Amino acid sequence: MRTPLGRAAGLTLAEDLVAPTPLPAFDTSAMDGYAVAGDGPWTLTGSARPGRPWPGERLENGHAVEISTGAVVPPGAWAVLPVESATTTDGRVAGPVLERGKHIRHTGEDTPAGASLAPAGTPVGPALLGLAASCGYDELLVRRAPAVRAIVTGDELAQHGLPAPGRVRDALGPLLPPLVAELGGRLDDLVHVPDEPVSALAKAVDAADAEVVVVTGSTSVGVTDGLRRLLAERDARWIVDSVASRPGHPALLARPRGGPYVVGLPGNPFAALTAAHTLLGPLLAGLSCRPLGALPQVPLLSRVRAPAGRTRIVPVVWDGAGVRAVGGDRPAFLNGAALGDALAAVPHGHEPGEPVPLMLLRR
Ligand SMILES: Nc1nc2c(c(=O)[nH]1)N[C@H]1C(S)=C(S)[C@@H](COP(=O)(O)OP(=O)(O)OC[C@H]3O[C@@H](n4cnc5c(N)ncnc54)[C@H](O)[C@@H]3O)O[C@H]1N2
Ligand code: MOO
Repeated sequence: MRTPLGRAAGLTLAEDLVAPTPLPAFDTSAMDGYAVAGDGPWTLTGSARPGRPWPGERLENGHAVEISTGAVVPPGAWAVLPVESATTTDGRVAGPVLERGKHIRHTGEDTPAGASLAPAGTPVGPALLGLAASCGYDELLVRRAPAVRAIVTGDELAQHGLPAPGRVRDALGPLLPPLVAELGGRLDDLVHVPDEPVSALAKAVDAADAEVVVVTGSTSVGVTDGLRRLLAERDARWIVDSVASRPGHPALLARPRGGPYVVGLPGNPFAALTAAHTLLGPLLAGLSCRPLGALPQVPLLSRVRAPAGRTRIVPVVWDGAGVRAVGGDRPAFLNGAALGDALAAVPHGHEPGEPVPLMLLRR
């Protein structure tokens, strides 16, 4: 779809962003000073201000015009002499002779017309919007963010204030909308459903008019955890059935026949966050045709033990040449993730200083 620049942030380019004109589009002064031709001193013959075309005449050798940063450089100019290096007396400018082209941004120096500046699949961020505007675009051809419905399950969840005994505050309701947006989706609606009756979850999943349904809680094997049973009843195709990670092992991805993708995030909040980054993020990227780049590999300076056969996921902060574990990363506790710069995937047998893949967190 074609979308005005003001509404394209966070979406994905559906075609290459191509420069329709060279950039800069004209020879531009990079300094406030004097455009000079030939060897100095120079006779001052006029001025060039930004936003106006140059009237046309060529600057003769021995002549100079006062020029502002961003103004069109007159043809014939050899260089721009910064005002700090110039002395002016009686309509004459003196200063060092600069190498040809100094302080001139030449037409097409940043990019020639027709060059591809960003491939289809690039997420539209602030810099890309600015680049598109610099090129003269008013709108972009983008892919719609996949529509997501979130279903937060749990009879024990409270929505406000200090919870009563036996109840816990819903941490995932507030966490999911910005997280889904950060991972490239559009959360159209978020509903809370009780564990009992189990038909409530089925109703909420079946009612979803979305490409992706995220269910939190209910991923385990307890009597109140109905998601796996529901998916079996719906003859779902399993794409991921549990993950060899800690936390987050009950996470799942499946697709009931003719239905949306269902992502099951474990109820423990930090486990849910890690599963969202490892399962939901890649799914949304695929649905938006965003290529998944290789994860950055950075030395983890702390000692973090992962159980045999499992990848441990821990929040980390930048620390000079590497990252350090923050702590506060038990499955139900979001303290480390709230302070972390990234999630690190730590394999069994990792030694301090060895690189680990990182998933970046936005704060
Ligand atoms: N027999 C087994 N039991 C469990 C296993 C297992 O392998 N075998 N895995 C454990 C792990 S690990 C996790 S994680 C949980 C996943 O359980 P569910 O996804 O079914 O989630 P719940 O049982 O509903 O809740 C687990 C835990 O998280 C709290 N919770 C749930 N939703 C929220 C929320 N929105 N905000 C805050 N806290 C939430 C809930 O109160 C529970 O304490 O299963 C283990 N059991
Ligand atoms: O693996 Mo659970 O997902 O530890 O919290």
